[in-house]
Amino acid sequence: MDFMNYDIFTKDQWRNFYQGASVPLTQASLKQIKAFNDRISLQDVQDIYIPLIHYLGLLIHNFDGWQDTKANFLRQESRHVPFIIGIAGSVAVGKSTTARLLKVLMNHFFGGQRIELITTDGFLYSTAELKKRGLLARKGFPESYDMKALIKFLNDVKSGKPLMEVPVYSHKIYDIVPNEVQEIERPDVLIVEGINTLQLPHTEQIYVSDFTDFSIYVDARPKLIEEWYLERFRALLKLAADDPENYYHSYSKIPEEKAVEAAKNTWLTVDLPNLEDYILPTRNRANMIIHKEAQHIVDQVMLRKS
Ligand SMILES: Nc1ncnc2c1ncn2[C@@H]1O[C@H](COP(=O)(O)OP(=O)(O)O)[C@@H](O)[C@H]1O
Ligand SMILES: CC(C)(COP(=O)(O)O)[C@@H](O)C(=O)NCCC(=O)O
Repeated sequence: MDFMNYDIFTKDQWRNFYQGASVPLTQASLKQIKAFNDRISLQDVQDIYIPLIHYLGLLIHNFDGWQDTKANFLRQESRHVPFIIGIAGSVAVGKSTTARLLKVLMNHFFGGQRIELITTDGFLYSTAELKKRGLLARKGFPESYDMKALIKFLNDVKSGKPLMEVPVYSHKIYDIVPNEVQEIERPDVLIVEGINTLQLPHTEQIYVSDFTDFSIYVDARPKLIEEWYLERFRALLKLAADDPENYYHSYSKIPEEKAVEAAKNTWLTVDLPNLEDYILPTRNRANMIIHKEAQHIVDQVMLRKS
């Protein structure tokens, strides 16, 4: 049954859980938020995301305390264990925007802590490798990710490895960027964003969610997500027009409606089935579900009871 184990809160209810205005966002940090997405609703930042940051702050505080208690019991030296937040949901639902927003807000509110963000897109096989494996049409599906490498990375983070490297994926070239890595160095909080963060891949015994301390599923109606997918595609097309290196460059040379028609076809034949068959079934494993309506406005927050 859907949402069997969740408390469901309207936006008003959720907003009222945290009214502390003692640390207001400065004009500079609001500008920073607007700079990466000028359509983001600042009202939602105030009503949804700032209470969420404070909720996370409480969780992290408890988590740190438990690490000390546990080390004490085991007569081990206490060490700082990174807190990992997973963010799941459909392609184009707004996972990376949510993740980046949380990062900006945590940097603001959790002074002095190192907040890092990675996307599991970096663990997709390269286009050449997908071709070799006959998986080009299955990009984004569970088998298109190097799950072993992703799990090893998360294990390294939790074990306190000082420096890690993550491959980088680019929507612009539609592939893993050759010879580029993202360095991750001793994070206090690591946000891991990706469609597969709540999945149980049949190839592995250990899952991403074994390493996450809190998980968020970003949710919306598939018809709306399709709109957002096509909007993002139009934005990518604009960027591609003057850039022959861009994967979408050839699309920018044909009439826009034709290009959008092709993107819609990709949504209907690849990303929507992936949502229905592999992503949506993981929703009820999340600790929190953030539900959005038109214009990405959040209308409900659901918290798993246990
Ligand atoms: N909260 C938001 N407010 C406004 N636009 C958003 C918001 N979240 C996402 N978007 C837009 O929706 C599209 C998909 O978002 P994105 O973060 O790239 O999704 P995902 O990482 O899930 O694929 C992008 O064009 C992005 O700018
Ligand atoms: C790289 C992705 C699997 C992940 O998507 P994201 O969550 O970053 O939007 C996706 O953008 C994708 O390329 N899907 C394959 C079909 C398509 O071109 O949309």
